[in-house]
Amino acid sequence: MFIAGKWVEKEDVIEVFNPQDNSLISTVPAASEEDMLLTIEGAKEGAETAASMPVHQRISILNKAAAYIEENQGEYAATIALEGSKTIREATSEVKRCIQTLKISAEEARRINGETIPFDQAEGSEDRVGYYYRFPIGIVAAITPFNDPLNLVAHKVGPAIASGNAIIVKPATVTPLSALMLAEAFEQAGLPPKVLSVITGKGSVIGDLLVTHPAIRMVSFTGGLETGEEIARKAGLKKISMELGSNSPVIVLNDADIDKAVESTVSGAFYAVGQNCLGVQRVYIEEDIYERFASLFVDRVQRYQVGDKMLNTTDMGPMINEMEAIRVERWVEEAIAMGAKRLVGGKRQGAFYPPTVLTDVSPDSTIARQEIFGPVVLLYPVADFDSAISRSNDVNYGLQAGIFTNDINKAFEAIRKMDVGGIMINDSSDYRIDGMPFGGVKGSGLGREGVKFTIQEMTEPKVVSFKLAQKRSV
Ligand SMILES: NC(=O)c1ccc[n+]([C@@H]2O[C@H](COP(=O)([O-])OP(=O)(O)OC[C@H]3O[C@@H](n4cnc5c(N)ncnc54)[C@H](O)[C@@H]3O)[C@@H](O)[C@H]2O)c1
Ligand SMILES: O=C[C@H](O)CS(=O)(=O)O
Repeated sequence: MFIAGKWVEKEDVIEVFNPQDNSLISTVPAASEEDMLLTIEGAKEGAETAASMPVHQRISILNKAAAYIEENQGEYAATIALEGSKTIREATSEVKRCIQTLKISAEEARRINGETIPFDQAEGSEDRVGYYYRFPIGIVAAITPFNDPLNLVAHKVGPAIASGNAIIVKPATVTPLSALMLAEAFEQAGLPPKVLSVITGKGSVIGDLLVTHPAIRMVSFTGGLETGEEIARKAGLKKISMELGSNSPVIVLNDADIDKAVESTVSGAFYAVGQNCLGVQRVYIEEDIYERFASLFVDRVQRYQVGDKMLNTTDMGPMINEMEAIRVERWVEEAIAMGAKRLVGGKRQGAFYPPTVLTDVSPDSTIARQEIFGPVVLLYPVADFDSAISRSNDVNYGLQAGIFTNDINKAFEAIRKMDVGGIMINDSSDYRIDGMPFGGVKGSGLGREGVKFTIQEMTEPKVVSFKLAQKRSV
C-alpha cells in the first residue's frame, strides 16, 4: 500500500485471487488502525502541499499520470481483468475511460472559478467590493467498489488533485491492485508525497476510523446501498458523496426500433457480468411487440460467448466470486418458486453464472425489488406507457433508465416522469461519459460525480469583501 508518501509492505496480508480459477494473483498489506492513523496524519501534510500546488502543476501531473497509464495500458487492463471479473475487452475499455477521466480532471483544474459580488445590491454596502472563490476542503476519504477498480478510483483522485485536496483511497478488498497501480502512475507523474494515499484492508476493520476521523472533511463513497447508509450514519457532520446501487429499468414502446432495442438491452444487461451499477435489470415492453421482442432477445442472449475472460472473443466471464454467484442463483430460484419462467439460463459453475432471462417475475420477489448486480434480466409485457413508467419508478432506486421510442412527446413525458438521475432516449440505462453529471436519487445515492461536479463537491466557496475608505463614486 502507498501511505504517507511511502510504499509499505506488512506481514499481515490480504490475498488477491483471480475469480476465474481462484488462483492467487498477489497479496496486499492488511492495514491496521495504526496504519490508518499514520495515513491520516500524513494526509494533513499532503493537504497543505496539495492546496499550495499551482494549477499549472496540477494540470501537468494529471496529464503525466494519464500519459503513463496510456503507455502501460496493456498492464493496467490485464490487472483489472485478472483481479476482477471483467473480460480483457471490458478492462481495456475501462483503462481508456480512466485516461479520459484524468485528462478531463486536468482540463477542469483551470476552470475552478469564483465570481465578483455586487455588494452594493444591498443598501449600506455601497462601500464594498469583493468576490467569492472556491477553496479545497482538505482531506477526502475515497472508498471504492470492486467492479470498476481503476476508473471509479480515478473519478475521485483526479478531481481531488485538480481541486487541491489530499485524498486517501480505500479500494475494494477484492480488487486493490488497480488502485495501487493508479498511485504508481501519480508517483511517476511527480505528485508530491502524501497528497495521495492508497490504503489496503478490510472496510470493516479500517473503514470506521477513516470515515469518522475529524481531519477527514469529506467521504466520497461508491458501493452498495447498505454500506453507504452505514457510512453516512457514522460519518457525522462532514461532506458525503454517495454513488450507490441501482435496479435500472428500460421501456420499449411499440414504435421503437426493435433490433436496436434488443442489442442495446442485451449489452446493458450483461456487460461486466451484470456487475454494473447501470446494468439493465428490468425491461418493460408494450404488449403488442412483446413476443417478437422476447424472441429476438432470447436469441441474442443465446449467442453470448461465456468463458475465459482473458480471451478477446469472450463476451462474459465469471462473477467476482462464487459467493456472489450463489446469491444470484438463490434469487433466481426464489423467483421461479414464486412463478417466474426462465427463458434462458442454466446451472452455475463456481463463480460462473450463465446469462439468464426471466419472465412472469413477481414484483414482490427479491430479484425484482433489490439490485441483482449479476447476469439476470427480467422481461415484462405492459399494457401501456403509463404503467411502464409507474412500474419503472416502483423501486427504491433511481440511477439511470432508458426508453426506446420515436415519439418525441412520449420521450419528453418519460424525461419528466421517470424518477432517476439520468435517462437515455433510444438507448439502455447503461450509458455514461466521464464528463457528465453522474448519480441518482432515492437508494441510488446523494450528490453527483463526473469530474466538474465532483470538483464542486470537493471545494467550498469563500466570500471576500473589501470595505472601502469612502463610498464608491461609480
Ligand atoms: N452508483 C455508482 O456510481 C456505482 C458504481 C459502481 C458500483 N456501485 C455499487 O457498488 C456495489 C458493488 O460494489 P461492492 O460490492 O464493492 O460494494 P460494497 O458496498 O460491498 O463495498 C464498497 C466499498 O466499501 C468498503 N466497505 C465495506 N464495508 C465498509 C465499512 N463498514 N466502512 C467503510 N468501508 C466499507 C468495501 O471494502 C469497498 O471498498 C453495487 O451496489 C453497485 O451498484 C455503484
Ligand atoms: O458500475 C457503475 C459504473 O459507474 C458505470 S461506468 O462503468 O462508470 O459506466
